[in-house]
Amino acid sequence: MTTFNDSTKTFARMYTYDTLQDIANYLLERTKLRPKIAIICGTGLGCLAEKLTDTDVFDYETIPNFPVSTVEGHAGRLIFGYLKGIQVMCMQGRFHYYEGYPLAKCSMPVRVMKLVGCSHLIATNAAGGLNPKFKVGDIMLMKDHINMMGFAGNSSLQGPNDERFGPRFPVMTEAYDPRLLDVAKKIGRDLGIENELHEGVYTCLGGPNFETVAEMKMMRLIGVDAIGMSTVHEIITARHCGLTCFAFSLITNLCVPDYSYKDDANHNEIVEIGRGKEPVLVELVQRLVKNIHANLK
Ligand SMILES: O=P(O)(O)O[C@@H]1C[C@H](O)[C@@H](CO)O1
Ligand code: HPA
Repeated sequence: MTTFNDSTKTFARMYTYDTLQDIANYLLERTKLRPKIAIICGTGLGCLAEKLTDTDVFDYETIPNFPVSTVEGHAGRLIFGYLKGIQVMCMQGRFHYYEGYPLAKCSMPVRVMKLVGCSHLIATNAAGGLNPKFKVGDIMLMKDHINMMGFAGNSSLQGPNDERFGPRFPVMTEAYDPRLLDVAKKIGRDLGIENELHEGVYTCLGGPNFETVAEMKMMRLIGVDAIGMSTVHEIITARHCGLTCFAFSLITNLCVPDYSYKDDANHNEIVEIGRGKEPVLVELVQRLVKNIHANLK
């Protein structure tokens, strides 16, 4: 298996189909599980992975050519296991652009999920609530995203396209599966949390700084409901290789476009909000996984 480091300029070229297939094979040779559903745990949302039983756990540093998580609140483990009896694979910790990883590297695990045999991705994140109706602790089901980093010419799909993953110019009009969105809304009603459940548009900024007031104002104007630093490039990579996607944001702080607002975002508080919402988030994801599993072809 080839190895390489972060200083490689032609990064997108290095995670070739064969290299990613090697990573998938490495995992498949070490677990008997064959999950169809993959989950990415956002900041403070690693509790989802803690619910898995009969697990095979891979620390990122033990997987050949895998990056390592450097952010507090991201454990850095790939876990295969059962969520209420259904096989899943779970990234407990993701990779962010601000950690110094190119977007292709941040999203590379999504292609590994595909090569392992997954057909569905559930991505979660912590995000700042820009929509004035949102409160801290609410959940925003992602119905769409605005690819701000893409506007600046930065994409996880940059570089040579390998048709074995997907087409050169993938469509993004139904990036977030409408059926799963409806299922999640119904689960929200069943759980009695419809008042804290919203649908909305997410955007990913490069970070690691939080937004200025002027930036928040601009993003509100263009239709953003929640601001984060992940997920968009993962979903683009996932849709490119044909995964069905569902994603939600936990609103961990408010983005208030007002110079007199003093309650600034704070990473430690963001991690804590995630931990505090564990029961409802776990229930939502478990029920969603059950529904996806029941509808697998
Ligand atoms: O991995 P996610 O998108 O959940 O992480 C968010 C964005 C930053 O990494 C961090 C800020 O506290 O949380
Ligand atoms: N902005 C960007 N990313 C975030 C935020 C925010 O306010 N909260 C959690 N992740």
